[in-house]
Amino acid sequence: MLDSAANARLAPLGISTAAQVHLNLSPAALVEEALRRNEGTLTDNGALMADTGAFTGRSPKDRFVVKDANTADSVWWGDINIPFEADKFDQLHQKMVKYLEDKEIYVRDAYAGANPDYELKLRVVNELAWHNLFCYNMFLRPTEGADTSWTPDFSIICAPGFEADPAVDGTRQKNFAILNFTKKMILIGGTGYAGEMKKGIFGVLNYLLPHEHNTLSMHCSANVGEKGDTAVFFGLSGTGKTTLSADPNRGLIGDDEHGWTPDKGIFNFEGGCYAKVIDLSQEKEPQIWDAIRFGSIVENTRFIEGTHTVDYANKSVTENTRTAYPIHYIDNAIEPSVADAPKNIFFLTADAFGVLPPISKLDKSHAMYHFMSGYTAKVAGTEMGITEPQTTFSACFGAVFLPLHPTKYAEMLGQKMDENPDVNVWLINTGWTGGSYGTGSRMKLSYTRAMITAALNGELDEVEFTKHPIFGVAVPASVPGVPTEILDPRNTWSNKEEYDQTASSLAEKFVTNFGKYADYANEEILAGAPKAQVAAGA
Ligand SMILES: Nc1ncnc2c1ncn2[C@@H]1O[C@H](COP(=O)(O)OP(=O)(O)O)[C@@H](O)[C@H]1O
Ligand SMILES: C=C(OP(=O)(O)O)C(=O)O
Ligand SMILES: [Mn+2]
Repeated sequence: MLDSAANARLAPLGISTAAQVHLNLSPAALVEEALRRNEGTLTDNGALMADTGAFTGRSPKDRFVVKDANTADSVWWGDINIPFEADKFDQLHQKMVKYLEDKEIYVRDAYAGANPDYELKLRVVNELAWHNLFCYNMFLRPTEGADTSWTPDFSIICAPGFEADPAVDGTRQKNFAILNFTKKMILIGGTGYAGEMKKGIFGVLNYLLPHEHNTLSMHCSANVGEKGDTAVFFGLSGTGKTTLSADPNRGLIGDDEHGWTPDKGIFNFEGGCYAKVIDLSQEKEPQIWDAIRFGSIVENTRFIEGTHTVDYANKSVTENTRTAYPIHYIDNAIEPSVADAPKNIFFLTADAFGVLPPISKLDKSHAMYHFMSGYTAKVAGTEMGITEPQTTFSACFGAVFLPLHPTKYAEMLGQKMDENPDVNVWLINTGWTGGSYGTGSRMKLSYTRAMITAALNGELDEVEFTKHPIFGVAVPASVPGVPTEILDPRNTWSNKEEYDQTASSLAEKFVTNFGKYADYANEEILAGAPKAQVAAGA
């Protein structure tokens, strides 16, 4: 039998029995629980180290959205939002409840959305104590003593040890993450990757905010300068959102998910950061380094042999090693995490072809074109022996998280740009220079930081710009603190012809990809397209 506090929270989720319910435990209590249950180990900096199991990243092919009367016409169905039957959802839900019946469970009241007008009240049910700590860190924490016995706007049940039977449950394989907008519930099973929970709620807000609140949701990080000037950094995974938003000279608003309201500026959805720690160094990323301490989690890392010191260079589990910490573990984080409408918008791309300039300025056409394109390149793990970069076009720099058609978000961004005509839009290549992946090298983080700082401080206002011959974006002639010769990517290639060919072939990929939006594209957006044919025929 559950006590009344637990029962009030769990009965609406169909849960009436559990071995024990741990409700809203403190971080220290959750760390103790995780250690007691052998879910993890303590590192010598005080963080809890845990493994996510077979899944060390999200599994987009196993992410479903329940298709019913509520969503049939509003959600954009296709290879991203994979439809799931409502009956099958209910069946899985019941099975999960049954699975949890004899388990200790960790329940948490939290919320998402740092602007009270857009707050989403959450309830999370976890099989794992460390997952519940992840939710404490990553979602917003109710104020001390607040009554959180609310009816949630959305709930998550996350049971990594529960596996679906694809033959009867309607899943693709044993793991799944399913969003149900009618039941207001997310079910996650068969995977221990904690990011599924935060990205699940991101998916929910990506539906509700544009659809019901005329608010643009964005896969971006954000920070703000002393003068209140906000910057947002859009980018797919690994392009630098988290790293570049942690800037000792600017207040951190958030590292991954934000909303832009019709009148009140931007707000973070989350209460924490989820930073990659592969090859993390104190010298290059001091703020993230210092955030790894008691209360933080490190995922899928290993110790230096014979010590409890994390070996950030160790990729034996995955390249996607992570840390999750509450946002105030970053010194100059701003709470509540809200700020004015952005003055500068950065699109981050990790271009493995070494073609795009490390910094360029976009007019509205180029901005809309690049936003719809969402180009980056994923580089496969070197241990697989793959040397070819994998080109990715992910609309709005986050297509996998968007329940609505990408044009909905793009239209809203276009409207915001019209309403804020002074906003600057920059394209930053945090990827390769001096040749493609394999021949060139990754852009130095210190240079990328210097370029962003210069853009933010207005130091590029008086600089001369030239148009990139193929992409048409405006490339500055100089940037303080950055060697001039790297600003034009062609300079950095020893073989210029090869650069031109690679650039043309990337331009063609852009054009081919944009074919998807033929119905939507208008003259203004197409003016931002690269000159693929011209270059190819030259
Ligand atoms: N020039 C660069 N700009 C940004 N990040 C870089 C750069 N060079 C290397 N990196 C590394 O790339 C990774 C970027 O990851 P992260 O900031 O977590 O991306 P995101 O938050 O967009 O998923 C970090 O591990 C960072 O150290
Ligand atoms: C948590 C994630 O976000 P990002 O890599 O963009 O930080 C993810 O994509 O799993
Ligand atoms: Mn990130």
